[in-house]
Amino acid sequence: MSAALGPVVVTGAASGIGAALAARLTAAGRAVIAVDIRPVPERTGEGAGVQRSLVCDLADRDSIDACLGQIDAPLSGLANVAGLPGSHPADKVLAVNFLGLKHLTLGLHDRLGPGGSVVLVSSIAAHRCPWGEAALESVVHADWGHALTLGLKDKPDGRTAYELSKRLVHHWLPEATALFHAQGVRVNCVSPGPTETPILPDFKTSMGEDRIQVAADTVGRHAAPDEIGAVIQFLLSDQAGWINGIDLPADGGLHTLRAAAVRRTAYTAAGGSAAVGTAGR
Ligand SMILES: NC(=O)c1ccc[n+]([C@@H]2O[C@H](COP(=O)([O-])OP(=O)(O)OC[C@H]3O[C@@H](n4cnc5c(N)ncnc54)[C@H](O)[C@@H]3O)[C@@H](O)[C@H]2O)c1
Repeated sequence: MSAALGPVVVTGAASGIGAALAARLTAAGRAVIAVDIRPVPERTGEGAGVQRSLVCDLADRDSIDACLGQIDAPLSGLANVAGLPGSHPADKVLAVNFLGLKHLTLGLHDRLGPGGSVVLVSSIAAHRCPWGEAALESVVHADWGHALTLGLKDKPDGRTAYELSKRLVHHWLPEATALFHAQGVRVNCVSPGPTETPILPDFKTSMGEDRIQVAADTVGRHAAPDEIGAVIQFLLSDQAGWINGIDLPADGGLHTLRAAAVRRTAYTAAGGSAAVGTAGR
């Protein structure tokens, strides 16, 4: 990749998935610019740490603009990992998880060149958002202030705002892909299922302990942050050079396993055998 010499911007690098990703990238010899509301240890000498830590509030346009002023071209990648759970106020959740992500990504558009890669982090929770295409479209195309007004018009609680914010990331993906495609940069999305990070207790509060437990019961456990970091690292790499414009659910098979269970239950209720793997033999 021609942009390979440039650093990768990683938002949310102070904790959880973003920290795991930053550690992976630096271990692989790639320079990382951390963007987070909290400072991230910078590398000194041969030690661990990111090349540069920029403290930025992704809920605040001015803070993002000030941060953009400190990032030089060329970059080889951008991973938008930072996020707030639904235990926070709805306006902050919408701002950090979608508006700030979009503003930063568009602001770095001209600093990524051919061979570059952008990853947006959403969530499997996006699919619980009931908003229709037209309503999503109106928010995605609005400026920051208007988008916030539209997103808050039904007075969503934090959880509803979280699901909407993540759905908006999915909805924006095609437009972002087309925009960056023109300059040879790929854009993909990663949607994690429950992952063992400091955010998980907040999810248990805002989404319900039962829902999170069902996920662990179905799959066997929650993801480790490094497992999600590995997926993002792959999408940032040349190995993923022909993958563009997709949402990759990283849920350990949760969605498919639950669908299989529902299908099996329906088959049994209809008088079929409950045995797995015997159909058609
Ligand atoms: N952990 C999960 O179960 C899970 C599941 C699905 C999706 N996700 C998504 O993965 C991403 C990473 O989450 P995580 O689990 O690593 O959580 P985390 O809390 O460990 O990390 C989130 C990071 O975002 C940063 N951040 C929060 N508000 C910010 C702001 N205003 N400005 C700048 N940075 C800010 C935090 O400082 C932190 O470093 C989030 O987008 C989250 O929605 C997580």
